[in-house]
Amino acid sequence: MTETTRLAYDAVVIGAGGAGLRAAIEARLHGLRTAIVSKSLFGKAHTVMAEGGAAAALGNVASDDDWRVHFRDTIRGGKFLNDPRMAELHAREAPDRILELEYWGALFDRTEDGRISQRNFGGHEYPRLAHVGDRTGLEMIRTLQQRIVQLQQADAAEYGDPEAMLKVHAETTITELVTDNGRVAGAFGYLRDSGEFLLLESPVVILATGGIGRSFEVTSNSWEYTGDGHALALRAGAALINMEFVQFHPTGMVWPPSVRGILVTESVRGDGGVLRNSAGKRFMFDYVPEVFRAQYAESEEEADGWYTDPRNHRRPPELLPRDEVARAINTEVKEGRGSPHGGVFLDVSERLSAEEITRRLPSMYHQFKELADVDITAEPMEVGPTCHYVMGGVAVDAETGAASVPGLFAAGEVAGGMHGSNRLGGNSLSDLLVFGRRCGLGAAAYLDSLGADRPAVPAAAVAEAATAATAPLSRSEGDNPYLLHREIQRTMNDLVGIVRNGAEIEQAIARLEKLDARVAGVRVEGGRCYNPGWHLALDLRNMLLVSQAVARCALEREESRGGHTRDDFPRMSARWRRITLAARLDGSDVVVEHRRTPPMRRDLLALFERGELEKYLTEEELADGSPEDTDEEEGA
Ligand SMILES: Cc1cc2nc3c(=O)[nH]c(=O)nc-3n(C[C@H](O)[C@H](O)[C@H](O)COP(=O)(O)OP(=O)(O)OC[C@H]3O[C@@H](n4cnc5c(N)ncnc54)[C@H](O)[C@@H]3O)c2cc1C
Repeated sequence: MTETTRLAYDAVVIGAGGAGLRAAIEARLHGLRTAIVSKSLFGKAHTVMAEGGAAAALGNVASDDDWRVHFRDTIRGGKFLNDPRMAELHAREAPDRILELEYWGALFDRTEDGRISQRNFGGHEYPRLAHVGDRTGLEMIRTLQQRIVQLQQADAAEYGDPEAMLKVHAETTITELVTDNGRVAGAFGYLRDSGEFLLLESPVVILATGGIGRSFEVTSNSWEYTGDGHALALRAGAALINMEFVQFHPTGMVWPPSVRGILVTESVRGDGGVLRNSAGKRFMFDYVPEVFRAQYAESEEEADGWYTDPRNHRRPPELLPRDEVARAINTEVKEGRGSPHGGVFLDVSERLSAEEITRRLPSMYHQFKELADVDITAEPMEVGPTCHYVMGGVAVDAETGAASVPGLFAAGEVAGGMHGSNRLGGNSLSDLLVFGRRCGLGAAAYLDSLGADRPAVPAAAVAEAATAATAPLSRSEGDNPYLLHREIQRTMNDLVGIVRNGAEIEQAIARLEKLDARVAGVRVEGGRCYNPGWHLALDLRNMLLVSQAVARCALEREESRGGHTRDDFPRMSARWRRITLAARLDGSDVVVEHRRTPPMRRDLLALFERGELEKYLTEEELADGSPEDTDEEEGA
């Protein structure tokens, strides 16, 4: 039997991105002895890669902006499937969280009168994204880490040990959650360099593990986004909601092949970039859907006027929500009007000078120069859709981030509900801060409620987790994990990608089922000491489980909405809006339940014109004036 180091905490936060760090800070501020666990190096999380900014209705650039407008934009972007309470809390609290970050040392770009500058982004009515050039996530993580070091210095002074209250376990991967009679009791994992095992005993686990993008072949996500938190939650007994909604960002690099999928920030379009097809046509005017027609320009002249005079012009269609732009690009390429390498052209040099481009979009300038030998100050980029973000995640209580399993919490990309069927750009960074903090508070309240009645780690659980982790190393035969990974990625990309249909999703489900036994029998050579093949083998079962959840929910939802497009059910249905799909594990099978989409309070509903509500709500709901009083959930 292999040795396992055991450590005890009040709270374990899995993930060191924006959500995890903000949750850990709050937990520590409330007196919880807290561990932060990160699969990658400390400081290397998705959040670091965020370019465009964090959305918050500060009203610094457009004084008419306030939380209500932000709420409305978020609900429109999510096509009315969002948990309205989460969207409300997010819109109300985001400005305070950004100001708090500034107070902790974040150096945002400034307006001429010295306030935090805000930029335009798709789906946001006003310039709303607080940013630091196109490196906002880096500044966010730098600031949160600095705050953690500050707290550790205070602990060093008080307890003689900087890690007395807040300890970071970097390059440590959690493979199992441990429960005791249904309550969270801890987390089990391994150190990536040595392969040693670690058991973190804790009555609270906060999942902040980010997304699932590595299950798709073309993605902006980096190696660690294998859906671990989603899978850990499922296996612990929690439900995942909205898993059919996967966001394909419209603009990833398409060339050269080695960089396919790497993100081209939406700021390029926010700062004036236009999309053209191979005939030079600015094609987005042809793709403005009925629900958005009133808010978007109908001619190039009107769209161009918006950049200098937004009060008297409607927005350019390049700034439609991401799902709309991604589908439009997909259609242009499919119908033969794409660029030489299977994308379309994105040109910002038409509007901005070379000096402005290198100042406002420095990372993009270097990315294209170094990776593709394209000078974006003088020539267009070639771009196409890339799997970017998952709207689906752990079903949580809006106020506290608590999942249905006692002691389990989730925040950030791993949590579901906030973004409905489609997330607006910039809304993730602010989501991390708002709900990261709320999770820390929720965890502190839960711990108080436990008193001395803390769960204990069952003796057999550790041995079982260790045996499961070492199994791929001890087999004499089995598939290579890299080949299995490729099969999962191809299946998801080709059959459950940007445009789906029932027959293809069924094929995907059949293929994933066949992969089940092969993934369970995967074989890896070598030992536990830094062995990437072994790490991937352990990630595979998470990717497979999450892919099954995505595919099963995608098959169940017979409509098109946000990040879920079915060409056999191309329309959005008011009946389906009332249904939120929840995936659960029944034995080893993923099952899908219908839940009622949380109703919106009357005062929030009143923020929308009736004409707009008619596009989303059922006649019954409209007649009522509020969906609150409509029937309970519809049957499957
Ligand atoms: C290129 C790019 C640009 C983006 N730009 C923007 C933007 O401008 N604005 C915006 O709002 N959003 C943006 N997004 C989205 C946003 O960055 C992410 O949704 C967000 O950062 C997710 O934060 P998180 O805290 O939930 O998780 P992450 O920042 O993804 O962090 C997850 C953490 O969990 C750890 N982890 C995962 N699994 C395990 C495990 N099993 N054990 C231990 N640790 C684990 C990882 O190592 C990491 O530390 C962008 C995303 C990308 C990829």
